[in-house]
Amino acid sequence: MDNWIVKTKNLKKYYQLGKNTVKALDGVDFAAAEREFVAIIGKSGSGKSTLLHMIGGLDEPTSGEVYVDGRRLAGMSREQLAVFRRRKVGFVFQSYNLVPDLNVYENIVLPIELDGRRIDRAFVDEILSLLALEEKREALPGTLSGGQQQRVAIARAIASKPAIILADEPTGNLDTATSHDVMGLLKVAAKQFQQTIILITHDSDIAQMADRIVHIEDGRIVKAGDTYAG
Ligand SMILES: Nc1ncnc2c1ncn2[C@@H]1O[C@H](COP(=O)(O)OP(=O)(O)OP(=O)(O)O)[C@@H](O)[C@H]1O
Repeated sequence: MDNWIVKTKNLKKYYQLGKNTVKALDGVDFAAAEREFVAIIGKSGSGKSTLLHMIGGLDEPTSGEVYVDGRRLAGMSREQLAVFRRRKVGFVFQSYNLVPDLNVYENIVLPIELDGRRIDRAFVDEILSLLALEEKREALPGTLSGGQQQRVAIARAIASKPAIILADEPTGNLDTATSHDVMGLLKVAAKQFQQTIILITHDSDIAQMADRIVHIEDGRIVKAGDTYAG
């Protein structure tokens, strides 16, 4: 794959628990192409979240390398890594992590404001409309349904124009129909704004929505799917 935006090389993460070594990741070579939507599927404890955390610079590997958008994460200082996370990565988690006292619009633009960047209002409006949130712009998160709150979390991730969106079980708290709607919107939005999505899921129906499915078992990739050509 030449047009990769994320790449890991022989990535390992070991945890020492007393005499036991837990090999959460045991030599992972993973890549995602620009604008690709990759689903990572695997059983509980297979290493999915660990891999996503390493790619997002939230945790350090025991050994191996992570490259994102041409940068080697291990070569960055703590501050550079914080800037990297703010500018290059959009995170979407199962729990929406919205600020309860801020309305939908304020939640969406908060990371951009914290980063001291100018808010591209036209772009935020476009995202609100794409995610069908225009009517909820002034609403507080507590008054929204789970699906609406997750759409706000997705809007927030997209609004800071990251290169990659890392989503960890984003539909874990949603019913099946809402999950499909939310995933469909995430997919359309990421394609429109040329973002790469790496999504973790237990749910094979949700995984089917991706361009490619990567299977992980016991900290190893057992099936990487067909290389994405698009
Ligand atoms: N901080 C930690 N200390 C010790 N072991 C850990 C730690 N974090 C993760 N592990 C272990 O690493 C392995 C992989 O965990 P990980 O959370 O990546 O799995 P997962 O596939 O995301 O699971 P789930 O689907 O349940 O979220 C598991 O055996 C887990 O117990």
